[in-house]
Amino acid sequence: MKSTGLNIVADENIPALERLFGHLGEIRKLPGRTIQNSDLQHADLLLVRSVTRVDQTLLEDTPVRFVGTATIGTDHIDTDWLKRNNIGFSSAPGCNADAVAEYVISNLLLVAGENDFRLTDKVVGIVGVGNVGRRLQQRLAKLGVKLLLNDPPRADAGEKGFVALSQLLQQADIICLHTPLTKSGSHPSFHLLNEDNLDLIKPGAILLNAGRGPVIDNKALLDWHCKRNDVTLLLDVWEAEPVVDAHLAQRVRIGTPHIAGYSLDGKIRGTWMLYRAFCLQQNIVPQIELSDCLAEAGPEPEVQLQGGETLTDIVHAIYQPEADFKHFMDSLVDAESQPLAFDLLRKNYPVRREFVAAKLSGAKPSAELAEQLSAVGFCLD
Ligand SMILES: NC(=O)c1ccc[n+]([C@@H]2O[C@H](COP(=O)([O-])OP(=O)(O)OC[C@H]3O[C@@H](n4cnc5c(N)ncnc54)[C@H](O)[C@@H]3O)[C@@H](O)[C@H]2O)c1
Ligand SMILES: O=C(O)[C@H](O)[C@H](O)COP(=O)(O)O
Repeated sequence: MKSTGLNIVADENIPALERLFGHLGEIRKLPGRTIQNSDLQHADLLLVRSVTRVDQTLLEDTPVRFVGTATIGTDHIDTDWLKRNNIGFSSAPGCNADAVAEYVISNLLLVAGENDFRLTDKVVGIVGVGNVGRRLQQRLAKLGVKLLLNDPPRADAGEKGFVALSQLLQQADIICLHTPLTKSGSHPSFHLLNEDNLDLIKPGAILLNAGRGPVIDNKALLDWHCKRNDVTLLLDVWEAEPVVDAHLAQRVRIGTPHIAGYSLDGKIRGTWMLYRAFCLQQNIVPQIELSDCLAEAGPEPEVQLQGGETLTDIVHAIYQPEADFKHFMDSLVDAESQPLAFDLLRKNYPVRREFVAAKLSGAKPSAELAEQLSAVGFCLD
């Protein structure tokens, strides 16, 4: 493959494309859901997000030699086929893990405030303790929250400290799902929560899914929740995206259109990881640093402390899920346009920065608050 003058086809929703790939060739941007084989007849390089199914049908008889997905998840990619056909591949592991952890913390603080409990009085169960789950684990542990962890692949590898899913479902007050979507292997996650085990969940628990929609059998969840509305549902992902089951959506406390990982920092990091992987594969010296791209991402959010703020106030000054929830619920009103509206909410998602980018000024936080802020990822100088 040539090192310059490449033909690049890319999902139009990948940020910093020109900045990172512009010097390597010509970029043709297309809506991710419609990229098809005929679009790739002259493409050397294909850059996608999670909505493009990358398989034999898409790539056969095209000159594509490298595929990058600017996402953590890879369930939309037939990686075996790519390997068999000697096509280079990179995903962006961990790119938006901080964003998801922050989404979760923000949601949990919202529900805690509404129901007058402290996270430190609850047991949080994390299912899938990889890049996302680990960051959540670290932040919650630093806050002093008790944790239960479930990750059979890591347990199989001899790591300690995990419990069975059934134990976690029975004992956790808050359950957070962060597994990849898999349908084969030793521990498939498809319909991991289903009609056989949903009832193990404690009365009054909170169930959050920011992994992939089909990890919960959504039909079973809807039926079960009609009898168990004591459980608070927080759903960022849906089984048949972009189609959302409106009946299920009506039952959630917070529902969002698969944006848990949508910090600008996380998205740009994803593009940059592909750039770096591609350069490495092609023996090209990368010319652009992640920090260059982030510096151009726009102003860092400022939070002027007056004194007396709580952790929740400051977290919600950076990310409050309520606005996303409102737009999401509005998008359900017309069933016919709902799938398109789901995609548009994602395409036009407002700039959201990670906690680490926030500039805190004004009144000095108490030592206790400073510790909590630093635990969840704020940078205090
Ligand atoms: N909602 C969003 O915006 C968003 C953003 C980022 C990632 N995701 C999803 O979250 C998933 C997890 O991301 P990650 O970066 O932590 O991935 P990762 O690969 O780093 O970690 C996944 C962890 O899940 C574990 N796991 C696999 N199968 C399991 C099972 N059946 N039960 C319990 N644990 C299991 C793995 O051993 C691993 O430790 C991604 O694959 C992606 O689908 C969603
Ligand atoms: O897998 C991921 O990284 C996330 O689910 C990511 O937020 C997906 O975003 P999309 O590619 O659908 O824009």
